[in-house]
Amino acid sequence: MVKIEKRPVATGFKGSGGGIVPSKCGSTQNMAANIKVVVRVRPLNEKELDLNSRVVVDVVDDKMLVFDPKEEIRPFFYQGVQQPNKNFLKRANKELKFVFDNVCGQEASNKDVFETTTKDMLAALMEGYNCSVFVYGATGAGKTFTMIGSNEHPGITYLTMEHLFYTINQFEKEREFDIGVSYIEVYNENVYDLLKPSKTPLQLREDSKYGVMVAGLTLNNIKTARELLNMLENGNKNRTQHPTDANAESSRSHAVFQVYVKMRYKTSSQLRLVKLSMIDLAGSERASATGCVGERFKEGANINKSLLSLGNCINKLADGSNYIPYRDSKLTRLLKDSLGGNCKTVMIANVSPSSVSYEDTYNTLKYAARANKIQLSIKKNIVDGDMRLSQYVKINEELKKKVKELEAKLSLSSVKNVSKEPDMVKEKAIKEWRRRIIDCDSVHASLETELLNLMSRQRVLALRQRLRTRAFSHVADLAHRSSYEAMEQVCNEDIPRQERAAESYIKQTVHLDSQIMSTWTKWDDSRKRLHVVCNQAVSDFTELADFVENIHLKSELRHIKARDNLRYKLLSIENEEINAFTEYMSEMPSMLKKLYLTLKGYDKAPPALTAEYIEIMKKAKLAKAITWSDKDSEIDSNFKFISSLDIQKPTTAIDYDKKDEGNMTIDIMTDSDDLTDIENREPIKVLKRKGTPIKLPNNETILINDSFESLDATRNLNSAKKIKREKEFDIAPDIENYNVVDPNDLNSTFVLAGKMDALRKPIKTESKVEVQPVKRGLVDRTNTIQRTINFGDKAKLVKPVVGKAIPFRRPGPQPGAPRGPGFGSSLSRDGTPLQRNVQDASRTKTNVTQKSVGFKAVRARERVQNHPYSRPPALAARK
Ligand SMILES: Nc1ncnc2c1ncn2[C@@H]1O[C@H](COP(=O)(O)OP(=O)(O)OP(=O)(O)O)[C@@H](O)[C@H]1O
Repeated sequence: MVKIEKRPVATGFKGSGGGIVPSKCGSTQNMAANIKVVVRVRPLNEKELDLNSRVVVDVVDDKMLVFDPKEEIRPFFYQGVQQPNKNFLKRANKELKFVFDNVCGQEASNKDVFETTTKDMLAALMEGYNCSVFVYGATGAGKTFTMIGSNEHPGITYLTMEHLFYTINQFEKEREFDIGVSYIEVYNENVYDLLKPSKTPLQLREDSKYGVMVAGLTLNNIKTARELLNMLENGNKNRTQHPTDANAESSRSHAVFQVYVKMRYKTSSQLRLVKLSMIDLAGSERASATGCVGERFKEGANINKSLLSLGNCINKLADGSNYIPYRDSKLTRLLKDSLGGNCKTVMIANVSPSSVSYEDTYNTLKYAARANKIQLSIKKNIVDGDMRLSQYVKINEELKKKVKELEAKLSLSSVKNVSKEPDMVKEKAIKEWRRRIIDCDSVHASLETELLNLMSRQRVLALRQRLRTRAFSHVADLAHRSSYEAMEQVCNEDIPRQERAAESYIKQTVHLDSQIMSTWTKWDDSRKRLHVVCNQAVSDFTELADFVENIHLKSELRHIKARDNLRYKLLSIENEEINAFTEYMSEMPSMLKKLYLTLKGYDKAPPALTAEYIEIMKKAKLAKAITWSDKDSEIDSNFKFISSLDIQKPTTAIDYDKKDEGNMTIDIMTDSDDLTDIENREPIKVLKRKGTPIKLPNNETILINDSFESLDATRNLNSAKKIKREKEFDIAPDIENYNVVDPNDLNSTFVLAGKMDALRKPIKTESKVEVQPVKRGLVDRTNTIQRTINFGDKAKLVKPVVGKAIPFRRPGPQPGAPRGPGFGSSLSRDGTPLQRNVQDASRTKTNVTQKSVGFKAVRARERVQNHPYSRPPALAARK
């Protein structure tokens, strides 16, 4: 390592004294010939891809690019319909053509850039020219990537040094070499040593003998390019970087890497010193792009100040001016001998191709074009109006010459390449669009499949619950019509089971709904993204319309398949159900026949029963015939929901607890105030808030305690809860009448569990004789809970509660009395209608508690006696 303490290090060499041969000088006049401008367009980064930004730099070939090329707006058809063009208000495209010494497109590697920039320069360095490379561009445009790179993609500094060592090897026989490197940064107009970090800035000195010097700078000796890599890595760690809006690792200083090559010719002992400077400039962006304020803003201002003076120096050098304002900034002072004069200079202008960096890219290209002095534009040539006429004429001639050359080149390339190269570029772009569409579609497709699966599961679950409820109602209905024991079994076993099933159904539904909700949101995002990408792709390349159409067809196919699978599944479930039901139904008529004939055998079949029997048997026969009707039956909404699979926006799960719950309509079916008038039940519509007691016309109070919420939370499916009886039961009519149950309504009645005990309590009358009360139960139709068709609507309670008080048959004969026949509800073993026994028993009791038997009971008894099935002939005779 060569360390030069206190002694300023010369950063340029003037004069030829001291045996040092000055490096060859170019003149300011032909500076333009010495400066080579290369533009590098980096690939779009992830953010730019995500934003779906437009590519505003079109690299035509290795010398020319078009900035803000014209967009071709072609009609875009989606599913056969022309979509409106979006960009009516869009500004016109600049369509500026720039020609540079070299243009490196998005695919160019650091090696490619090295080949076109510094490789050739090394020959000049060996010949004794100072050389410098500086990379210019906005933040995030790829300057550091170009200069330093990474382990996998070493930058041009490493590649240049590697080549330098290779070149030195070639010359080793005739020359001795000594290499020293320094790495400094210019931050906020101060110079710091990156290889020997210190907070104290280094001073720039200038004298007539050594030129510009940096006092106290360390020079490091290196022998291989590998050593350099570590050194650069360490140096970079000391470089001032701050994240900006535009680049998370934005370099906020100008980094200057300098290589001093001391060559001694073995034969002549002549010493020659040359210098290679590689400068990674800080970002040239506008302050607004970085979102910087405070310290960062000041930093930005200093960066811009030095870049501005660098630009001025370049301009002046290009103009052939006698005065070059190097002293305007630290950077230009430092680079004084690396810019004009005796120096070969390469400027690499880095740009992003994305419309996101439109202004920065435009400014960089203008800056680079100024350095190159050539900008070929359809609209205008940027020419400094202050130029002296002679220079203008000269430059104009040069420009014209170059334009002609380029035109010749272009026409040649248009003959040669119009069909080839642009096609290749286009092919590449189309391929890229395809890749993007496929990526988006695969995400979308997997989300769609997941969503359709969840929705199918939801529909299957709804159907199962519907069938379960129907079956349960049927069982309850049958039990209600058969025996007290069956009824009790329904109360003790079936109802709790049904409750548990309903509760579990609700839990599963809630869970499924929330899964559907979150999957739908993701699916919708992916759908929108796919739509945008497809639209963009087709508007860029109409050739992609078929490809996009194909993607949409695939999605439709997925829907159709999912719908098909769902229908198949639903059908097979229904089919199983129908099979089971058919089997059961086919046994019914023969059983009915036996019963009827038994009755008839005992001569107990009244004509009305016979007529009804004949009617039912006719229906049974008809039921066997197949109806070939293709008339659309009215499909109920629930069925529609179950069998459809259209993706619509779900709400946030089922909304069980919304404000309308307080105003839900509840049908309360109850007796009129005359309990005997049980056949004339009218549904009463009440608008009640959950939990509000409802006073029934018969002076009973019931509490409606039913809602999805309570189902879910308290496992309290039972709804009408009797909280208060204002008076003990009267001895109600001791009758049986099941006509209150509509046998056609499968959602019909069942007796609430838990109500039986209260209703069965013996009633103490004034005479202290216990009277067996009539069993009554509140009849509930909570099983009519339905969901509405629309997946998007909130679940509604449809007829959530139907409570009605109905008289209930007593369990069996009185103690001591002969046991009943054990089947059916109204016949004793010998075929005598049970009513007769009951009536007899009640008559006995009536004798004891004649006074306590109310008028209602009397009327009810009369009704029973008048009932066609229950009037025993003996009684009729007595009458
Ligand atoms: N040609 C390229 N190929 C691949 N990635 C690139 C290329 N150019 C730049 N990048 C990536 O872009 C990002 C920004 O690049 P870089 O840091 O070099 O920008 P910069 O111009 O030096 O920014 P700043 O001035 O803020 O320091 C980095 O992650 C880099 O890896």
